[in-house]
Amino acid sequence: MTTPTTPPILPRIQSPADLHALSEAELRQLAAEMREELIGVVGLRSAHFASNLGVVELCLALHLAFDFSKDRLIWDTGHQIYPHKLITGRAAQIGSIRTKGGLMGYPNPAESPYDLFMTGHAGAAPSTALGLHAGDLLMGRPERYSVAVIGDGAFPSGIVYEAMNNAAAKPHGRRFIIILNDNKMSICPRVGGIAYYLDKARMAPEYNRANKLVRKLLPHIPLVGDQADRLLQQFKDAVKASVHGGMIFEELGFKYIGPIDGHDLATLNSYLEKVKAMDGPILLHVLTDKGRGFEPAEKDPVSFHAPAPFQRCEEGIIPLKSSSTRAYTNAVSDALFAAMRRDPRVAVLTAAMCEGNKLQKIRDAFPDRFFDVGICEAHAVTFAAGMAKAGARPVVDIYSTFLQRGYDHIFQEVSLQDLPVVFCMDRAGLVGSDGPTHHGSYDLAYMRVFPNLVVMAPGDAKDVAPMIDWALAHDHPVALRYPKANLEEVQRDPQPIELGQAEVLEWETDGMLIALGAQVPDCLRAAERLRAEHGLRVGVINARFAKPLDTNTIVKALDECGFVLTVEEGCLMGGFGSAVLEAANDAGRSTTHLRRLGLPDRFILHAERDEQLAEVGLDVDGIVRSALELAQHLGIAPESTATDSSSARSAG
Ligand SMILES: Cc1ncc(C[n+]2csc(CCOP(=O)(O)OP(=O)(O)O)c2C)c(N)n1
Ligand SMILES: CC(=O)[C@@H](O)[C@H](O)COP(=O)(O)O
Ligand SMILES: [Mg+2]
Repeated sequence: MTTPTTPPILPRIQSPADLHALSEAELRQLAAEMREELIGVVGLRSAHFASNLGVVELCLALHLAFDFSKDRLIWDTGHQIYPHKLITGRAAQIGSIRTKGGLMGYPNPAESPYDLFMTGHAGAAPSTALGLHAGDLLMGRPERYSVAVIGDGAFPSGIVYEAMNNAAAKPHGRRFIIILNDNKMSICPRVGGIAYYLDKARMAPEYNRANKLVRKLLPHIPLVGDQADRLLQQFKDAVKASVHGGMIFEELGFKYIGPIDGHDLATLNSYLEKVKAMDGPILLHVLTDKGRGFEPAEKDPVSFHAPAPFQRCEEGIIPLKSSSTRAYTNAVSDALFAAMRRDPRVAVLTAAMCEGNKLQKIRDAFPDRFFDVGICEAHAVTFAAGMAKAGARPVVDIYSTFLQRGYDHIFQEVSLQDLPVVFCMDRAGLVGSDGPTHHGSYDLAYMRVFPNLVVMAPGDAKDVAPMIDWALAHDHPVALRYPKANLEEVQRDPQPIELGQAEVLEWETDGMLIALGAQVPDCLRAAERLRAEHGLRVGVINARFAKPLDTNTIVKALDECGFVLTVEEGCLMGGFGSAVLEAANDAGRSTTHLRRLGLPDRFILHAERDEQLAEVGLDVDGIVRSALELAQHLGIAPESTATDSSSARSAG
């Protein structure tokens, strides 16, 4: 990477309009400065990195060719939005990205009119951009272009083809442009038939060159044996590739252009100008390098997708933070690995999140039973249903937020057929700096409505493997949720997992905390504080199941305890606490002494996970506060102790 020697340009770029005054050399300098800023960000904290390095030139070229104060630009997923933020008036704040109160790591319309949608899920950009164009036509703004930039990893998502199908029905596809940013990578190397096809299209220019050469040379070379076979095969491949390049897209009604070099500003500019003059829909295939301009990231784009913070040094990088703690994700992966060794029917599916779900060991040890289906969550669920019907034991290992993409298939192909598919719903609850697009807030509410489906959550480390084993032995669908958090262990001899059975950890009668999932250890700490600081004897139940509920234990708590507080890291509406309320109502019990603690009916912005938990009252302080307020309200604790709690604030 070159270090600029002339006065910096980036601070002068207050809006994309300022780019037009720059010479080609100045634009190149700006690109280098932008990359320096990106490196600065990962020196501070974990952030999306390699994808951002890869789109610097593309971002500049797009803002030069279009006027996105009027035209429309949607970056698919949005994790590669940093260069766009840098040139749309937010360069000075880039150091705050992904922190509480700072810039969001994804597009955010609250930050800038250049960010049209808040996004973080992959694949939706073409549909959104097409909708914008249709809306603009309807509202009398036919001159506006609509541009979707989508990566090759996201490109196989089914919704992309739904958009393309619709775009071919003109006129709303007329000024609609899809830029396919092909860097040969998803988070890990992209997989599947579309990847093969893009590889072929990628090769077309080279084959074209080879084709020409072969045509020129053939008549002059006396060829025999292997040599002749090889050259003839090359010739055939050349013809095939030159015909194939982008043909699928043409057949779908798109004008396919490319592939072109996505790091050459002049090439990008000239193609974008051409594309603007054409009648769409258009697919411009752009080749970029993930990690471009920073050698370690170019060499290892997987590790540099969203690396832990690091600083540069002569040898490459120095990691600034090493994490040695084990997370729920690791424990689940280990338990799955053990189950796969025992049972040849067990298969593990991921929708392009092998690294995030820590499945590398499984991928390498069991290549025949590991399926990366790409960013195609709906397919993953349905494919798992097919496998289960055939007798296998598929596990869909998936982030809670991304499983939302497969919702209808959970209903129709899994629950309705009562098939033994196991859903490992990772990142359930608050995820920290990714923010509202990635929180796993809704799975309890959206999963517990389905007949046949069991919904459970480990209360600590000791619950994880037994729950996985139990789920795999159960002949019906099971969903298991766990957060993006380090494991904790409650010192006890855990009771075995039994369908719909909670585990009573401490039975006390002033109050009862019924926790579902990883808040169990915090509830024990809160109970301890309530006793030590406020003289309240409060018990704790590890609920384990959101469905079926342990109704007997819940009703007993309602009957015997002064108050009952449910605790869950999921949306309050329709979640575990709601299920407890329903159970109480069904059992004819009063619920005046029952309260629910969970995620409120609003989006929780990006921040550290601990900050988010504190914000919604799901940390120890918050649990103590909620329990105390309830106890005081019911006259179980004297009012005067209300202010004793150092943290007394109103609970989420
Ligand atoms: C629906 C959905 N599934 C999974 C993800 C996780 N994810 C984020 S970026 C990414 C890779 C995207 O690859 P690509 O679109 O090619 O972008 P690149 O990072 O290569 O620029 C994945 C799998 C997501 N954001 N949304
Ligand atoms: C952009 C995207 O969706 C992923 O890169 C996501 O940020 C990964 O989150 P984790 O860091 O929790 O794996
Ligand atoms: Mg990619």
